[in-house]
Amino acid sequence: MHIVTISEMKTLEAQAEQQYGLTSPILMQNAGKSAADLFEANLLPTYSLKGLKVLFLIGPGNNGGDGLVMAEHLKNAGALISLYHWKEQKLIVQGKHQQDQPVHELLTTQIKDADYIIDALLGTGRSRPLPDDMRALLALVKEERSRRESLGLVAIDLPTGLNADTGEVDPGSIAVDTTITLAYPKLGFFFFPGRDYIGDLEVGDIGLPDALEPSSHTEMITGQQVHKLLPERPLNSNKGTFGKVMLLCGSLPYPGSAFLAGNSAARVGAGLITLAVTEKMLPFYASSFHEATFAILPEEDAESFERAKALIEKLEGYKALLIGPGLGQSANTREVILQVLEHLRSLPDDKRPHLVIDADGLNNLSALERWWTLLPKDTVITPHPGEMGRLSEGIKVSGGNIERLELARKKAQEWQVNLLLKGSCTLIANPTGNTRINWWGNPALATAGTGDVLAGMISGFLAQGMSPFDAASAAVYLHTAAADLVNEHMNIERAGLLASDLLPYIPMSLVNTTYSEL
Ligand SMILES: NC(=O)C1=CN([C@@H]2O[C@H](COP(=O)(O)OP(=O)(O)OC[C@H]3O[C@@H](n4cnc5c(N)ncnc54)[C@H](OP(=O)(O)O)[C@@H]3O)[C@@H](O)[C@H]2O)[C@@H](O)CC1
Ligand SMILES: Nc1ncnc2c1ncn2[C@@H]1O[C@H](COP(=O)(O)OP(=O)(O)O)[C@@H](O)[C@H]1O
Ligand SMILES: [K+]
Repeated sequence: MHIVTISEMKTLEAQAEQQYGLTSPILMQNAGKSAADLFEANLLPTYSLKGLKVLFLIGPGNNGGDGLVMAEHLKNAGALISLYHWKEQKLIVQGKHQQDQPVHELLTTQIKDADYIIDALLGTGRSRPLPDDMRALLALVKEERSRRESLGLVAIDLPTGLNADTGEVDPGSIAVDTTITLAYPKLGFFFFPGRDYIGDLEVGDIGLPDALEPSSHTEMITGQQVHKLLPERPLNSNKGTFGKVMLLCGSLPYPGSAFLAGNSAARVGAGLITLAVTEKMLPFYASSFHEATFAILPEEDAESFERAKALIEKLEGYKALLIGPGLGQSANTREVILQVLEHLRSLPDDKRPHLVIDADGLNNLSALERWWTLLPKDTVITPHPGEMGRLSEGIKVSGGNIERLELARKKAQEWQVNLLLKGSCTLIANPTGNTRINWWGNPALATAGTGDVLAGMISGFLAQGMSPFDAASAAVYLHTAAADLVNEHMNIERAGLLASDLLPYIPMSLVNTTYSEL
């Protein structure tokens, strides 16, 4: 699904009017109806609209207009509607204009009485900091919510005061439970602090014709998209059908990495996993990962030439090669990587395994000038912000703010790689400038080893013939889906997940179509 900026959204709206006669009032009718439908769908089956007290905060522009249309639909379905027109300071309760008492007292009563408050104050047209009286109004709502958790908060298009392009927020903005955004998610939703204000994201249909495509090169990864990308599993298949993955991962201080990554590659369906390990390490892996096969390498103090040669000799027939998780850093290991890269570059496209470089693979490379010129075509690299900083001449890389987007786009083109920049909303940029962002965050994933799982999943998808950009996108989405499944099945929330807990839930994430509508 496209992600749009404010100006891309405005262009679409202008095109809708010019080319299809879809004027702003028509789109607004569609927007309000769609928001009402989504709101009702979310209530069911626990609550119904009959008798539900809903207070709308109405702003002076089209966002307020959307709110009025939505309110009318909810009223017709039996909800008890109050409208507060912020600019006019006018309160209407169930159709009656309230004039007997000072409006602020009446409004406070309405806020205390509401089951839901709908923020239809400002949307994409916010052009300056929020005025004091609007901040004060939102503060009242926030205060009530902190007193009464059952009060539901819903924003139309976006929470008021959030910058839809950058994710910056006004000090008066309040976090909502659900944002019903219109037509497409806005770029600022995917970056902090804005991300924390959105709550559950719903996308309303405003009736734009399918032929009107946004010019945006940024997409939100959706479940529907991922499930279409997943490799087919024909009945007439064998392990050779689903590709072999070789892993150059793990070392004495970090043995678990190769296990986690290799296991994850198998869990997304790759046909055969081979760990390239030294004899010293073999007993550990052989006893913990029964399904793996092994390429035995000389010990780490052997000549780099010998180590690289042993791996290269075994590589024929492999569809994917993962280098890096837990590998350790040393001049010798760097030399091994360089020789393997040289070999890969010398192979024709159809004979070359797809390459993923993660963690210490990247750390070893970042010590070299113009390291990216050493990579074979179509490489996937998967840095976290710290590794990204090391790869980019030591600059500080944000874990979640908007600057990471431009950086990732620029570097994917400059380095000609598929660049997966980790974070809560992980993003993937390809060499042609297309970007995909994962909406789903799960702080339970913030624990050692989960990155190894992700790298393994990407490699497993590559072995099955997915393109690098698709393999990375699918893996990122399913990685968070698997984490959510762990939370659900282990009855945990935001902490306590072990990276190895993800492993049995990866196959479940592949079939779980109910994970999300989006
Ligand atoms: N157009 C379409 O086809 C569709 C649009 N859609 C909907 O429209 C929304 C965008 O509508 P919009 O452009 O009217 O902007 P909106 O966010 O309502 O605010 C503008 C108003 O607020 C005012 N204002 C600005 N900043 C302010 C501030 N800090 N503090 C106080 N006031 C401020 C500004 O007045 P000003 O004082 O600047 O003259 C103006 O009156 C979009 O988010 C979506 O919900 C959907 O219906 C789908 C079709
Ligand atoms: N709050 C979060 N929400 C979603 N994903 C997260 C969050 N924190 C961490 N992750 C994910 O967990 C993984 C951690 O990877 P990484 O930092 O490389 O760890 P390690 O190298 O220890 O495996 C990344 O895929 C990252 O996107
Ligand atoms: K709003």
